Amino acid sequence: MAKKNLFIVLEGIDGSGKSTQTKLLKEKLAKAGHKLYTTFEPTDSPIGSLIRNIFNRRVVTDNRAIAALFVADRLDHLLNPVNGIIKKLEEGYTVICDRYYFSSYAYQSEEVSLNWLIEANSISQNLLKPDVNIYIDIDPEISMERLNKDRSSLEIFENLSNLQKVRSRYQEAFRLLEDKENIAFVDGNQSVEEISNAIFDIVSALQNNQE
Ligand SMILES: Nc1ncnc2c1ncn2[C@@H]1O[C@H](COP(=O)(O)OP(=O)(O)OP(=O)(O)O)[C@@H](O)[C@H]1O
Ligand SMILES: Cc1cn([C@H]2C[C@H](O)[C@@H](COP(=O)(O)O)O2)c(=O)[nH]c1=O
Repeated sequence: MAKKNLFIVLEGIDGSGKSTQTKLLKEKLAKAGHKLYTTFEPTDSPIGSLIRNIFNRRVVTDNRAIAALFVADRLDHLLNPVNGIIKKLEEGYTVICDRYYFSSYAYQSEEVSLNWLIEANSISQNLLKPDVNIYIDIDPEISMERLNKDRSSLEIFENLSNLQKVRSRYQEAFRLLEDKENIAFVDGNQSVEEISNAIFDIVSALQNNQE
């Protein structure tokens, strides 16, 4: 039977290991016969590039404008006629996305209300809910250690006290939306291989349920 293609989202605070795990999951799913497309937010579109310039401190704006830019970046990410996620799914790709709307709920809800963020992202939610949101849960002190080792400069959200707040806001958003979203939790303090196996088990179970 043909594999059903999936939309899989990886979430977590900065340095939780999303990029590492995206790459490993892509390899494993490709071996299992999936056609794979990996992507990320903020995107590399003009809207996503503007967001990255704000995070690199090259452009200055207000946090409410950043929240709105993410709404626009996500809609383009979904609907772009050339390389949008919806098009990729229609073409039979399994799509793995590094961050999606739960990132906005966790990162932007200090300055903008969570209810506003959920409402502002409702078009994306209605267009495409992830088959699963996989949250890599890591101690912010460990992720900061990794980022300090890995990066020559840090972005505006990448400091310990902010990552602690972001982690608790993720938890708040998951509690609020647990009946509406498929959310799976993975312990991000484990080795790369253990995390990769846990994620693959979650995705395999999903695949088996849908066959
Ligand atoms: N389980 C792990 N144990 C130890 N180090 C890890 C683990 N997973 C990832 N790393 C390392 O931690 C650093 C951050 O990992 P990675 O870039 O995958 O995180 P990320 O969540 O994508 O980060 P960001 O959100 O900031 O882009 C990298 O140097 C990576 O090699
Ligand atoms: C999608 C999304 C992302 N962010 C923030 C979170 C990170 O600090 C940066 C860049 O992401 P990366 O994974 O480290 O490359 O973007 C955000 O604030 N809101 C969002 O919706």
